[in-house]
Amino acid sequence: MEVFKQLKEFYWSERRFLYASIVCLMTATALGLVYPNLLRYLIDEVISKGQFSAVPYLALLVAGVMIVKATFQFLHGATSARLGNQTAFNLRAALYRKLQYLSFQYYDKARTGDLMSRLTADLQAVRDFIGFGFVQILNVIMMFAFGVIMMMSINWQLTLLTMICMPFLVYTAIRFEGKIHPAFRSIRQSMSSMTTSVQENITGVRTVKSFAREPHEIDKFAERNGNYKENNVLTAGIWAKYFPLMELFANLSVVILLGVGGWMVINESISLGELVAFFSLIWYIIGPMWGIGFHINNFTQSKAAGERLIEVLHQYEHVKNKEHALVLQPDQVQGHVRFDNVTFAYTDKQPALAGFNLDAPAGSVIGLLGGTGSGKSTVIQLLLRAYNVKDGRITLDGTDIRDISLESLRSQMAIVFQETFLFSSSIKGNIGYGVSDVTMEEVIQAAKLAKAHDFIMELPMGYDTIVGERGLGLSGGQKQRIAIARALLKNPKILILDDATSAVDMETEHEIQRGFEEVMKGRTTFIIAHRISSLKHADEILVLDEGRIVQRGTHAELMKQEGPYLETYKIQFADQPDDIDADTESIHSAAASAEQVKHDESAAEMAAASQVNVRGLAH
Ligand SMILES: Nc1ncnc2c1ncn2[C@@H]1O[C@H](COP(=O)(O)OP(=O)(O)OP(=O)(O)O)[C@@H](O)[C@H]1O
Repeated sequence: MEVFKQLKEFYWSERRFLYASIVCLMTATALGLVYPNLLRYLIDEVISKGQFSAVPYLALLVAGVMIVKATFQFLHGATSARLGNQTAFNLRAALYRKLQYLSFQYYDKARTGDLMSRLTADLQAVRDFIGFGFVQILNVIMMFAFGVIMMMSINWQLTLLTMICMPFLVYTAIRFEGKIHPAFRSIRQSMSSMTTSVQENITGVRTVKSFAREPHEIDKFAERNGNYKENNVLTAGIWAKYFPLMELFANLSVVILLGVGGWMVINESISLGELVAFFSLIWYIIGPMWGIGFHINNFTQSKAAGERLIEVLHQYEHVKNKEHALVLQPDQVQGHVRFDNVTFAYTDKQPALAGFNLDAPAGSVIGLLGGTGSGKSTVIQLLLRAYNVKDGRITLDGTDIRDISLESLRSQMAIVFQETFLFSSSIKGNIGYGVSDVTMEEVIQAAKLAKAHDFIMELPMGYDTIVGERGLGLSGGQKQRIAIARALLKNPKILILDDATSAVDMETEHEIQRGFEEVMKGRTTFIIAHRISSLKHADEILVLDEGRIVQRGTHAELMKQEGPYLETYKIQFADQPDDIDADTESIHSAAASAEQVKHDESAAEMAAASQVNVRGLAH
C-alpha cells in the first residue's frame, strides 16, 4: 500500500467521493442480504404453513428492495467514476508538469514510447484501482463479514464446517498475488519496449526505408513482440495454475454444506428454509472470494503501474532554480557572457569541454568553429544551462548563471538549433511560439528577416498552413528559416545560431546573414558554423578541437596564422584560389566593401525588416 500512500496527494482531495462510494456500495451489499432472509421466510413461514396470500406482498417487497439496491449501485458507480477520473486528471497534470521541468540529462536517456505508456496505460490502471478496485476490496471484506454473521445467527456449527476450506482459498489467493505481481511488471515492461519500437520505427521510417532495413526492423520487432507474448503466456500459466485451485476450495464448501446441512434438515436440527438461506449465503461469501483473484490482479497491476508513475514524479531534476534565484529585469540585461575555466563532461565520459575561457562583451559576435564532436554545441548547451557546470563558471553580466532563475535566463536567449523542430500547428503559431501576444505584423517581419516570407506566401494557406509534427511538407532549409524567424521574433539579448543555416543553400545563407547583421546589433551573438563565410565577421572566432580551444582571434588574425582555421579556409575556398590570395592579403577591407555593396542593395528591405526590433526596444 506504500505506493498508494505516496500517491495520496492526487486522490485525497476527492475523498468525499470515496466516502460516498463506500457508503453506497455497502448499503447495496447490505440490502443484498435481505434476499436469503426473505427466502427463508417464504419457505418456513409462507409455503410450509400454506399462507399463500402473503406471496404477492413478499414479491412486492423484493421488487422494492431491488429498486433501492439498484439506486445505491448507480450512486456507487457515479461517485467511483468521479473519484477515479479526478485522480487520473490530477496525476496526468502532475506528470505532464514534471516532464516539462525534467532536465536535458533525463531526456538524453528517456524513451518516448516508455513515457507514453506510463502516461496512458499505467495511469489508467491506477485510476481503475483508486476509482473502483479499492472500494470493491472493501466490499469483499464486508460481504464476508456480513455473510458469516448471518450464517452464525442461523447455525454456528454448520458455519464453521462450511468455512473450513476458506483458509486454503485465502492462502492460494495470497500465493497467487505474490506470483502475479512480478509477472504483470514484466508484461508492462515488454509492452513499453514494444511501444518504443513502434514509435521509433514510425519516426525514423525514412531512414529505415532508405537503408532497405524493413526486414531487420521486422525481426527486431518480432523479438519484442515475442517477449511480450512470452510474458503474457507466463502470466496466463500462473492464472491457469491457481484459479482451478481456488475454485476447488470454493466448491468444497458448497459440497460440505449440502452434505452436512441436508443431514441436519433430515434430523430436524435446522429447517429447510434455513438450509436454503444458508445455501444462498454461502454463495454470497464464495462470490467475492472467487472474485478475489480479479481484485488482487487489479490491485497488483495498479501497484506496478503506480510504481512507474512515482518513478517519473520523483525523478531528480538535475537543473533547477536555487532558492531565491535571481529574476532578471529584461531592460537591465546587457548580455555580457563569460566562461571562466569551464570543464564539462557528459556522464563519466572524457570532457566534452576542457579549460574553456571566453569573454563575450555585450553586443559582440562570437564564432565557434571546429570538427564534429569538438564541443561547439556543448558551449551553447552550458550557456543555456541545459546542464550544470561543476568545474569553472559561466556568468551573465557578472552573475553566475546558476544563481539566475532558469526561466528568466532562457527568456533572454533565443537559439536556432541544428535540427529544426516544428510543432504541429500553423506557421504563424510556430514562428510566434516563444512570445505571447504576438501580432501578425511582427510574425511577417521576422519571417522576412529570415527570408521565409516569400515561400510561406506561396503555400496554399500562407501563414495559416499547418505543418506536421516534424514540419512535414517543408524542405530542411524552409524549416530552418521558420526556426530562425521564431528566434528573431523573441528579440533576445543573446542570440545563438547552432549551425542554423546548414540546410540552406549558400545564396540563401548569405541573404539570411545580411538579415542577421541587422538583428545582431545590440545582442551578444554566438554563431556555430562549419562554413567560414558564416563566421568571418565575428569579433572573436574560437577554433575547437576535442573540447579545447586551439586557436582564437578575428578572421584577419587567424588568416595570418598557420593552423586549422587557415586549413579549413583553404579547403572551403579551394576552387576559388583568387579569393584566397585576396583574402590573405587584405581580407578585412575586401570583405567589408563587398558586404557594403550587398548591404546597400538591400537597404530598403532591411529598413522594413528591422522594424521587428521595435518590439525588442520596448522590452
Ligand atoms: N547529450 C549528450 N550526452 C553524452 N555525450 C554527449 C552529449 N552531447 C554531446 N556529447 C558528446 O560531447 C562531445 C562534444 O559534442 P558537441 O555536440 O558539443 O560537438 P559539436 O562540436 O557541436 O559537434 P557537431 O558539429 O557534430 O554538432 C562529443 O564527443 C559528443 O559525443
